[in-house]
Amino acid sequence: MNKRPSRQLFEKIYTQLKGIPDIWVKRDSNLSSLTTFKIGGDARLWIAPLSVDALVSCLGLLKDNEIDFHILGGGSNVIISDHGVDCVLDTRGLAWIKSIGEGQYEVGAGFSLKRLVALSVKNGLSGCEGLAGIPGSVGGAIAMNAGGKNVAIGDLVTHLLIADSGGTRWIPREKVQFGYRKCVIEDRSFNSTLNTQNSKLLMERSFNSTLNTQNSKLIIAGARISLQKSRERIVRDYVLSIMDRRKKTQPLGKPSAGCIFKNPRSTPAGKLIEMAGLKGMQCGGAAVSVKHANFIVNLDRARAQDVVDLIKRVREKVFENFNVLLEPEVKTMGVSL
Ligand SMILES: NC(=O)C1=CN([C@@H]2O[C@H](COP(=O)(O)OP(=O)(O)OC[C@H]3O[C@@H](n4cnc5c(N)ncnc54)[C@H](OP(=O)(O)O)[C@@H]3O)[C@@H](O)[C@H]2O)C=CC1
Ligand SMILES: C=C(O[C@H]1[C@H](O)[C@@H](CO)O[C@H](OP(=O)(O)OP(=O)(O)OC[C@H]2O[C@@H](n3ccc(=O)[nH]c3=O)[C@H](O)[C@@H]2O)[C@@H]1NC(C)=O)C(=O)O
Repeated sequence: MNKRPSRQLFEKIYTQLKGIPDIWVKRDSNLSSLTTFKIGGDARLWIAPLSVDALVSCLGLLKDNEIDFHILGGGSNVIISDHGVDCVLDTRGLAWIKSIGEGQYEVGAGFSLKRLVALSVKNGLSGCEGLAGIPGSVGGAIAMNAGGKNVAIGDLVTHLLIADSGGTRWIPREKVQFGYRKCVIEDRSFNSTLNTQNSKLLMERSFNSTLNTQNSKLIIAGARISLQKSRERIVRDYVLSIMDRRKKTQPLGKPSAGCIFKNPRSTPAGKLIEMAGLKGMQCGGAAVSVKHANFIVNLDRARAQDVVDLIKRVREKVFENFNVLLEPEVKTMGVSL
């Protein structure tokens, strides 16, 4: 465990960051409103680069000063500690999109999935309808290959724009393996101290997987995606049907982080949790949704600790009942599950 950086060091970095063009930076900035759970304490340093150049400069500065940080996208899949965290790099300023051919777009990590789906409807482009209603950013979605029943965002990606303190580079799709809630990037140019083979960087969004640690943090800065020409009405109808199903089956009106657990191969997590009789179970202000058991909702000013306690209890109960250990899909900052 690293020593917490001193306030003086943070002041120094804050001043230096202020000197980099196209960066927003704040001290002691509350994070709860940046998450769909509406939970979380302050970031001692909140940094939002507005361009890829600014992102790289910022990563260099953080690396030189050995400051560890968390990456925040749309905040839709994260539990942030009630006590806050040291440093958050918010990617939502990287929200550009540009057309690079018919149905082909270059899109920044911070661009929201909602806007991507809206743009595909407007232009009669098919491919991302299944992402309708999924919150979060393109970068966050790619990092965990988010998706629904028939599509995951990895299916649309042709290239990834990767950034670290050394710069950026485009990685072709062939060098990226997407799986269920998983994105594995093969990047020979990245000088990872964590990887013994030095040829493969794992960005598996899996429980306990923290290969993205200090000084070797790899960030998805953007992507090129490919959609197919269709007709506006057809794309719109498909999007509406997906949204409709989501509204019927998911507690969208309440703050949450979507599904808490990945689906085990055997049986969907929601079904297991319901069969264990856990719908409605509460810890403090957090509750297992009665509408969809794989959602935990912030019922009444829940704290991160309430959610963590509830996750632990649900895992224990499901294990006791079915001998299945549920694996969290949700990510954490400053707390452990
Ligand atoms: N199917 C559904 O209905 C739902 C799906 N989700 C999916 O979860 C995804 C989470 O996205 P979002 O809200 O933007 O992410 P978050 O802000 O919730 O970040 C979650 C984690 O994703 C990683 N991450 C985010 N952005 C990047 C990036 N640019 N590069 C590398 N890693 C990144 C970080 O992991 P680390 O700390 O390990 O680096 C971070 O802790 C959403 O896009 C959404 O699709 C969420 C809710 C519901
Ligand atoms: C919400 C998320 O993604 C969702 C995504 O929105 C939907 C729709 O495509 O499909 C997945 O949910 P899911 O597997 O729970 O899908 P659902 O169709 O709602 O449920 C699967 C099965 O479980 C049953 N089910 C679900 C919830 C419940 O309380 N009880 C129950 O019995 C349903 O009846 C169904 O037979 C993704 N979840 C995971 C962990 O893969 C997320 O990642 O955060």
